This record gives sequence, structure tokens and C-alpha cells, in this order.
Amino acid sequence: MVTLYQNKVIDQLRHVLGKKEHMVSITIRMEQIDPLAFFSAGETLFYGQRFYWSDCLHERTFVGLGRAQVIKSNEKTKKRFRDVEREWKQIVEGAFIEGQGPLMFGGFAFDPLKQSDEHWIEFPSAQFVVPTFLLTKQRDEIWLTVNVVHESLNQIEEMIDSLFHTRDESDSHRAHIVKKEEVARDQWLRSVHYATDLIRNDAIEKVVLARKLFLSFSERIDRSHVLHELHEQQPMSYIFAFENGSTCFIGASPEQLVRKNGHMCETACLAGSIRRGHTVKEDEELGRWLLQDDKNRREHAFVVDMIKQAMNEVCTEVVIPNEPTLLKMRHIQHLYTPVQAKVKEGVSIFSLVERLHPTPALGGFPKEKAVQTIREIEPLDRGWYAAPIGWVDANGNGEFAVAIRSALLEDNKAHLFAGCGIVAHSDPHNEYEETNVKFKPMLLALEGEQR
Ligand SMILES: C=C(O[C@H]1C=CC=C(C(=O)O)[C@@H]1O)C(=O)O
Repeated sequence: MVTLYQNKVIDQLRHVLGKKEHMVSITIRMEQIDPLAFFSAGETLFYGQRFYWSDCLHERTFVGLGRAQVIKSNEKTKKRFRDVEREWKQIVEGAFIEGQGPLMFGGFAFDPLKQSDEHWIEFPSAQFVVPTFLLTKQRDEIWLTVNVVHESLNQIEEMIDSLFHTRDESDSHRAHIVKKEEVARDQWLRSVHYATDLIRNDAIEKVVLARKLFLSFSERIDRSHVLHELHEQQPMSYIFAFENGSTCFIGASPEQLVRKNGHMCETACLAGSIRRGHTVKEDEELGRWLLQDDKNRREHAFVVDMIKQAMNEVCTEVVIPNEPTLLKMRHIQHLYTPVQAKVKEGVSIFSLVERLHPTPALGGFPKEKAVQTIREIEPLDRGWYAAPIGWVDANGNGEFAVAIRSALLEDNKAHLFAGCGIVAHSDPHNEYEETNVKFKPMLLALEGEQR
């Protein structure tokens, strides 16, 4: 089987390498291969240059290994969205394509104006990569795309050899947690208190404040294993990982930012939360309470109003139900309102992302004031947490999730992030408990390391 793929790829490349276009992109159909196994197989050759994405409906899974092209922006304004769009168009136009074509994966920082801390040093305000190898699983079909810029046939042949010969490293040692620290807990509680004062004084209407949990492990964290745990434990989430040098941003988010397919697009309002119950009865009671609770309905309404307005500006046929329903994840339930619309001619996925980020579910309301308040009073640098992460294909279709329930992994360290929406009657201790529930997906996946 190995030589079959190798031969197919090499045969196809032999005919097209040396074309005058800058990048050659070919795609072949493959037999079944597990995307997580492919991610793991890339460890030897591509550690620090891998990504993983699987959407919440399991419609598409992407694994990227290596870097054929990188788009990067350190731009601190909204221009970063347009810079990425322009560069992506140039790459696609300059490529020789056989098959489905290249795809890029990446994301944006939450707030490039926030003073950055050293942990996020490898994550600029925008970065996307076109991988050398892209494995696509769409429904039950598997495709391998190879994007070549400089490599020779021999190099590609060796890489494929390595990828399809790597064994499953199930005998590897599991790292266990040796230290757990709540970062700036008291400062965060004070910030929540301060934010409620600002809101009561009409300086702002809603702000989302996040905090951090720091974990240190006995040895290097096995990223493939964490992805595996996230898949097992959070099957209804977007599962993502983006490696950049020695660090990896990873998570299991329930929140869609936007999906564009041709003229159609979708987004979702997700805000307002309560834990899951221990019994079916308790769970239903908590859900009913959430649907009727004024504070949570207010938090949710800010998101619906803002998204409605943003979509109406660039879309037609915007469909938004009048009442939220419940979205139940493993540890938490949220108020949820799905949105569908038809995009106006010429509106790209990048402009949708630019318009929507950050929704009041991650920033607050009004948007600019909320982001500025976060910049001033939140005791951490969010980096890529709570920001758009996702993919765009050669036709401009794609999907972005909001990167929450996430962590930044270093070698044997993990920084976990969780936040919650603060409105006038928020109680700092209840909000603190809510962040504990929101840490759970990443915490359990990382603790899975020691099971
Ligand atoms: C900011 C987070 O969640 C947001 C998404 C859903 C519900 C939220 C809430 O109820 O506060 C938050 O707005 C997080 O998980 O870190």
C-alpha cells in the first residue's frame, strides 16, 4: 500500500513539477487511513509544523504536515484580515492545480494591541499555512494533497516513505501533572467586580473576562494523545491543533464563528451557560432555568443583536429564530441561536470573520469599548484564545470556530484559558465557578495523559 501511494504521487508530480507556476498542488484519492494516526506519523519529520481540524459534525477532518507556504501578518489593525485574503488569492492564482487544490489553515490573535507575553511569541496577529501534505477526510472519503514549492521528487519520496512507515507509538511514556496553578485568581475576581461597577455606571454593557490555569508535566505532552482524548470526550466540538515551532495551540470548541459555502453562510450565537446535571431530571431543570434566567438571557441577547446587525449589512435572507435553544456539551449547557444567510456578491469569508470577531460572546458590548476594557483589566494575554481559527480553500469557502476551551502547550507545560460574560448582576464567585466548568474539556484531556 505504501508504495502504491508513493508511486501515484510521484508519477503525478513527475508530469507537473517544473511547471512555471510557483506552487504545484496535486490530490490523489486514498484508502482508509485514520487522520489522528497520520498526525502522529508526522511527528518525526514535521514536529512543530502540523495542524489538525475536525468540525463539530464530523463532516470534514484536515491534517496538515509541513509548510509549503506561510502567510503571516504582524499588522495590529483590521488590515490583517485583508492582508491574509490578498496573499491567499495570490498563492491560489500562482499555483498549478490538479484535483481539489490547496487549502490553508490558521488563525488570528484575539487583540493584537494587547501587550503580548512570551508564551505567545510564536503566534503573530495572523498566520496561515499551506501544508506540504494535507490529508482530507470528507464523509467516508480520504484524499491526500501534496503542495510542492522547492522540494525535489526524491525529497517528497523520502517524506512519504517516512509518513507511511511510522509505527503507532502506543508504548510511549505518559506525562503526568506535577504542578497546577490558578494564575492571578484574586486579580481576576477583582477585575470581574470592577467590570460590574463599570456596567452599573453605564460605561459599558457587557464584557467577557478570561483567566488562566497553568499546568506543568513530568515530561513532554503527547499532542496526538491529547487530540485523541478530546475526540473521545468532546465529540460534538470543533477539535483543533496548530503547531508553531515549540508551541501548540489546541482545543475543543463548541462555538462556530462562520462557515461559508458558495453564497450560503452560517454563524451561531452562543452565550449564557450552566453546568450539566448529575441526573436527567436535574439536567432538564438546569436547562429550563437557563432558558428563563434574566442575566443569561441578557448575555445572549447582546450576541444575537450584534450578529443580526453584522449579517444584515453583508447578507440577504438572514434567518434567526426568535428564541434560543439549549446546546448541551459534556460538562456545560449553553443558550444557542443558529443563524443562516445568503452572502451578498463579493463578500468573502475574511470580511465575515473581520465583521464578526469578536462577538459579544468573547469581547462584549459595545465591541470597541469592551475590547479596550479587556486590554486594560484582564490579567493575561489571550493570544489566539477566543479568536477565529479555521480553514479556507482555493474557492474561498471555509469555516472558522471561536478558539475557546483551549490551551497553549509548550514542551511539558500547558496554559489553559476560560472566560465568561459579565453583565450588571454578575457575581464574581459564580463566574469563577463557571470558568472552572469551562476549563474541564482541556483539563480532562490533559489529565487523560496520566490515565
Ligand atoms: C468565553 C468562553 O465562553 C463563551 C462562550 C459561550 C458561553 C459563554 C458564557 O456563557 O459566558 C462565553 O461567552 C470560554 O469558554 O472561555
